[in-house]
Amino acid sequence: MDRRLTTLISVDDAVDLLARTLSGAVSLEPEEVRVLEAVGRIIAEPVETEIDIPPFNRSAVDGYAVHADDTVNASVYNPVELVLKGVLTPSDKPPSECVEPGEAVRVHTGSPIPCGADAVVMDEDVEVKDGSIIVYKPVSPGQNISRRGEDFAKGDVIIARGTILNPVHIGVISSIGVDRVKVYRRLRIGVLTSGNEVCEPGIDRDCDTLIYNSSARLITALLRQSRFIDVKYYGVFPDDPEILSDAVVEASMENDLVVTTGGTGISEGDALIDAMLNTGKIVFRGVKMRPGRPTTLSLINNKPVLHLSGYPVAAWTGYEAILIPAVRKWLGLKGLERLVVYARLSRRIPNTVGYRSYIRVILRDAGGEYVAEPYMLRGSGVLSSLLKSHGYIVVPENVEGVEKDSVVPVYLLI
Ligand SMILES: Nc1nc2c(c(=O)[nH]1)N[C@H]1C(S)=C(S)[C@@H](COP(=O)(O)OP(=O)(O)OC[C@H]3O[C@@H](n4cnc5c(N)ncnc54)[C@H](O)[C@@H]3O)O[C@H]1N2
Ligand code: MOO
Repeated sequence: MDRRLTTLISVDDAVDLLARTLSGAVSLEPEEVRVLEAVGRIIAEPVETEIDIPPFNRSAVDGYAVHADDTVNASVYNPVELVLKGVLTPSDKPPSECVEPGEAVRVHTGSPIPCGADAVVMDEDVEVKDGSIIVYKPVSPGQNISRRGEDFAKGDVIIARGTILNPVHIGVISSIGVDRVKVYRRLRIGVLTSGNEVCEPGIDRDCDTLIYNSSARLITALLRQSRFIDVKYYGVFPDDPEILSDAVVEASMENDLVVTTGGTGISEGDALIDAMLNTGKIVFRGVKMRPGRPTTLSLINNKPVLHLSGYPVAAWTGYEAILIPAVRKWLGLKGLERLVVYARLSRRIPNTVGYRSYIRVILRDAGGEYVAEPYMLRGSGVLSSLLKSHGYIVVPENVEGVEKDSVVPVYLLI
């Protein structure tokens, strides 16, 4: 293997190889955490409920539990009188004595429904009169009752393994009375960039090149959005194979995966690949995608090192098209999918057959449909193209282009 880009592989193969490399190199042991600390983490085993939710038939409103049959003809002109037989609050157990026809029991929102009753008349449709109620409106069987187990039934798997827990999951797990869950330990990713000309904002005071590190910081920030990842940021290193080898070795010892940006090109200044050729092993060199063609995977100390382009948009594409799909595949993740909308293309997008292209688009609402305006067909270094676009489309490798007016899926970035 040399540093030239002569053996490019498909995006799917790159995702597969990274997923397999991660699976061979990294073991994410489960750990137990409190549910409130688990948001954003990956659940390591399915969560099953041992109780029905709601745990009993309960009133959905403040009112009176009755036999629905008794109220069939109730109206303002033909009120129905029922005998009031006591009160049940949400903390009461349902009494053994059942409600008989002609009777009603006062219930609050959340109170258990006593046996015999099959509906609840709301307060608003009732008048109370010495020991009885006057009902002005009929209720049908089941009305205003939340049935036992209608939310979750005992034995249901309510959360599948691999789910990235969002706040709703936290609520759902809490609703079944569980406070400790097994989640995978955080994935540790180290990020660094190479480039003699690249300055670190805030650290390199005299940056005469005016090339500030955006790529590695963009990738760091993207990864930090995921709470199941611990990101360690190492900053900028010069294009020196020895210094770079040392930096990547150190990062690989402290992390499960190292992500680098820059130095993936083929010139003699691109020292990172030389460093990997000297110290590690190249798994793949180059991917048939645009942007991000020189994306490379190597192994150092048996740890995967993903090399993304120095151009920020190409680095972003490597994250979006390879890194995240590979992590999802490896861990069987549920979550992190982009929302898709369909839009009509405002103009033709050309493509080189064999390459999968990721094209940023601006969406316009054209009254009942979206129109997607491709934004910058080229321009891996133009970060404003990511700033301004609402999403991207993926042009498959087997086509020479996508015609104007085609309706295409747009993966939303907002
Ligand atoms: N003859 C060829 N030249 C190039 C090819 C090719 O196939 N043949 N591939 C092109 C492609 S595609 C890409 S992408 C780039 C890959 O370049 P590198 O990954 O080596 O990136 P650098 O050369 O280090 O930098 C490219 C560009 O981005 C600036 N840069 C670098 N790091 C950062 C950073 N952390 N933050 C912001 N900007 C950064 C750097 O100054 C350069 O301007 O190669 C093409 N060439
Ligand atoms: O494909 Mo490069 O990645 O031009 O930007």
